[in-house]
Amino acid sequence: MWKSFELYKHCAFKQKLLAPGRLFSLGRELKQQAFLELLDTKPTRSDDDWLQAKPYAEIPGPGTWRLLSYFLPGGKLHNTNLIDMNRRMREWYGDIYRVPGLGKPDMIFTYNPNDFAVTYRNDGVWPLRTGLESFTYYRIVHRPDVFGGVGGLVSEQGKSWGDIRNKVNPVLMKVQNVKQNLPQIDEISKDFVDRLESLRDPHTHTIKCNFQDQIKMWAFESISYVALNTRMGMFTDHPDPNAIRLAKYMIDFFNDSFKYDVRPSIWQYYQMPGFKRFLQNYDNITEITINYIEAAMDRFERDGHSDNTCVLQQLLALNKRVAVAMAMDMLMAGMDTTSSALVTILYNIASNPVKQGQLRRELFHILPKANDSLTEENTKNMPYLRACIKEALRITPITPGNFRVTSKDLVLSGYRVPRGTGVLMGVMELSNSEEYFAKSAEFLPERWLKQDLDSDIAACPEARSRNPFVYLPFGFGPRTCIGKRIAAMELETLLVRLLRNYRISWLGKKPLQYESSIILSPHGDIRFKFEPVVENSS
Ligand code: HEM
Repeated sequence: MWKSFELYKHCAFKQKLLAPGRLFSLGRELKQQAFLELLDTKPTRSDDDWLQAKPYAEIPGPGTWRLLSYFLPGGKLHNTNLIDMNRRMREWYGDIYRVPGLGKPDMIFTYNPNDFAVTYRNDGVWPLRTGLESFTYYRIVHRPDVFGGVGGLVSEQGKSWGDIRNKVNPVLMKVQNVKQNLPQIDEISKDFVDRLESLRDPHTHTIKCNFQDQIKMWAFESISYVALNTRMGMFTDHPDPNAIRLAKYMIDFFNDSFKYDVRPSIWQYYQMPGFKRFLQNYDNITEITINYIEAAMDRFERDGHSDNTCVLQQLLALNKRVAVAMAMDMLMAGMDTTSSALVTILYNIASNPVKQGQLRRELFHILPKANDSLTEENTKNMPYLRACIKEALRITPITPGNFRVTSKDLVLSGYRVPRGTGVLMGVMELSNSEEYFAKSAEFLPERWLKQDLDSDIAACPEARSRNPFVYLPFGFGPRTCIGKRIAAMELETLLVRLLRNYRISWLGKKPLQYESSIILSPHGDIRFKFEPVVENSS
């Protein structure tokens, strides 16, 4: 018994909760059932599987000092990005390794799909995914006056997460509810294409500005429409100045969150000036979001009751505080993710002209005339486009690893892993491995097709893994991405418009490069060529 108790000393969760002098801990979350149970450090299992498993302490991995030495100047991992860091650690330690939490829960990195299955299947109804602690701190500790204890989906855990999620699931996940936004999302995509055309050099077919920045504005305009029922006018000559500020604050938020939530930081003990500026940035986002929501509420009241109530109206009907937190979550979680995905998908299609030609044939069926509108009806049947999206996100899932904190004692890869430990599931490594996807280096949308589409588009499902856990670009289970249907609609709409109008090729000197922060973001030399498509040709 004592021996097994020793194992639990490794549970950094407990250490964290007891750390002296910490300005903010998971104390609030302790009120929640799941975390209360985690504090009880006695093992809950005595079955054979558990008893025969190897002790937690035997999981390979660096100790605290060795880990720190890797990151110091001259260290083996100094200045490496997250992806390279994980790859090298996997080479050194194998398919499962343990990284000390340094004040956070220890983290297990696993590249074994059986571990993914065990982790997800033991998630329960309230899966734990901690991470953005600054988010929780801001809402719960710093601005209770605004949020009144509502942390929102990204930060809540346990029952309070479940209560919000149950309420907002029908609003954001129901297909019909999402699809009611299609006409406006299509308008936004048309405006984007008009904007692109105005920036396009008709001789070189290149655009005279940073494409990635433009795509971020498209993602911002689209998600703002869904979350705030407001057109920001980012592609007009005079966008709303508050919208420009909000978009900038969002970009800063993303960068700062990586600094304070992912990298080691001491803000929980001492708030340095940079962190105070980060809180100010949160305040700015909150203030502008609330102003937009209040303006929308006035509009709803003026315009009277409508049967087709929009997402924001439905969220407001639940509770104004939930609506504010959810709108902010949507803006924060739905801008960089969707824009990075769009560039990734476009890059893969642009680099594969034969597949692009096949795709365009499908798009000509959907939009015989370029200016036709996209409707629920004509977007129902786009199997090749959907396969291209899936395939690009297989090669580069925007979130290359999925994360959970275990709420039960688990056996992973033959080791005992106590509840309260972080588990990072390295899904991108598996979705790019020959073991699970034949010809894994190739862009092969056909692997996702259910049936042949044409004489020259043969379905190839045997090139796809039968294991559902090796391809999860939107996560899994009750805590899966709540915006996945919205993201899919936005991506499909703009891709139809772009590829229906232009033959697109990649001009970058190297393959598309990424920087890894909270997500993978394309960066560096991002240049495409946009040649207008001759009508009725592919
Ligand atoms: C291609 C674009 C996107 C990708 C690849 C993506 C991916 C993800 C992933 C992997 C998760 C974690 C799921 C899990 O732990 O099982 C997540 C969570 C989340 N996503 Fe997305 N996402 C995208 C777009 C969006 C959009 C447009 C929204 C806005 C509605 C959004 C809102 C959220 C929220 C609020 C969560 C937290 C859900 C919760 O904890 O209950 N995402 N996303």
